[in-house]
Amino acid sequence: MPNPETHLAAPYDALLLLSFGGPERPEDVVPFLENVTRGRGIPRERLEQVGEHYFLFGGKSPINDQNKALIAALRADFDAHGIDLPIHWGNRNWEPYLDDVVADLARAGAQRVLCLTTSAYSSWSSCRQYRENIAAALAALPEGVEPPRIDKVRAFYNHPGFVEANVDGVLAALADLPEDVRDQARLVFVTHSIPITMADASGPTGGAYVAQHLDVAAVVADRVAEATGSRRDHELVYCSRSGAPHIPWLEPDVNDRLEELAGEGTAAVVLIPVGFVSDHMEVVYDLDTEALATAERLGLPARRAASAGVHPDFVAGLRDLVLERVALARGEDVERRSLGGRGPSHDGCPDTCCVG
Ligand SMILES: CC1=C(CCC(=O)O)c2cc3nc(cc4[nH]c(cc5[nH]c(cc1n2)c(C)c5CCC(=O)O)c(CCC(=O)O)c4C)C(CCC(=O)O)=C3C
Ligand SMILES: [Fe+2]
Repeated sequence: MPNPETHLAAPYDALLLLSFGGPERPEDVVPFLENVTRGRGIPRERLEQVGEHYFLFGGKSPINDQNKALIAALRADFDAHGIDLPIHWGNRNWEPYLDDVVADLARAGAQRVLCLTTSAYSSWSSCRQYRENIAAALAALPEGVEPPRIDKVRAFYNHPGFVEANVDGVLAALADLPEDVRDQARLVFVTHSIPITMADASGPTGGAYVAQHLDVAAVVADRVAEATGSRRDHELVYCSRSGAPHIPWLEPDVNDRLEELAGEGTAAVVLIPVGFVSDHMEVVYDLDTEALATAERLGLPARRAASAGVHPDFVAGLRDLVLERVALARGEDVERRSLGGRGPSHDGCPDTCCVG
């Protein structure tokens, strides 16, 4: 642990990157899916399909390597700014497991840990479930080991660093489209579908998940219009629907919407995975493999914008969010940066926030 008297991120002893986790090899795929879906009522048929997505990529999800790259980029950025905060990594569904890293931190004497999740929005899946995972990891600590206090960085979907990284991704995708359709290309923002009941219950007063996505999509579309000198239509669609067929999830599905858009004579589309922070399986399978194949079949020119990943603006934005929280923990005044119409998200969630 760094010296609590002198180090620049005090009172925090460590940063914990908390993510979803993914399989590393074919033997991991079924146990990983069992971890993800335990008690969630996902039909066997859907699980077999999703297993095939992983097997198509050799049984290995890109997500773990992407998290390692993010940690390396954060380490380099922190070092360049004199921030001597150790960075640890734990996952909900695969090694390294959150429970193990929390136990290691507690045994090493960490008293206060700042947690950053690889999820930018509010909902049970993207926020509260991670908070429940943290509570469970603390509850599982062996007797006699003092539990650290773990604070979670606020939802960062509208932080300028995340926004700028997404804008750059859209600009690069537009530049890659044939010149004659570039100016008319429609901006199709994509996020993970969730059950409508979950969406309705998201955030402190409900409805936050969709409202946050619509807000950031409008900001990105404005920035792209400024940068290119042409205003393009934009909308929000969904991918990766799961669950039982009779339970309503957010729609339209990206593939269905591409059919409609092609039918309406849309010139081209850019798919923007704004709901995700890196190009993990939902992006490389659901968008690159499936949705781009749909567009191809329809003769609709389409490109997929890169997600934030390790874009330098995103990494710098995460540093800004960490320093913001450090300042708040010290009782100092600090600017809480955000773009769009909703303002910075809350730091601590009320009890009723994002209930399933
Ligand atoms: C909102 C949201 C995010 C974004 C926020 C965040 O990033 O946290 C997200 C991310 C991810 N989801 C992922 C993988 C999976 N999600 C599943 C299932 C589900 N996701 C849900 C929601 C979300 N999921 C929900 C409501 C379910 C139904 C089960 C339940 O009610 O809990 C299933 C089970 C099979 C299936 O049914 O699809 C898998 C395998 C991976 C890893 C990718 C990789 O390996 O590269 C990542 C990053
Ligand atoms: Fe998921």
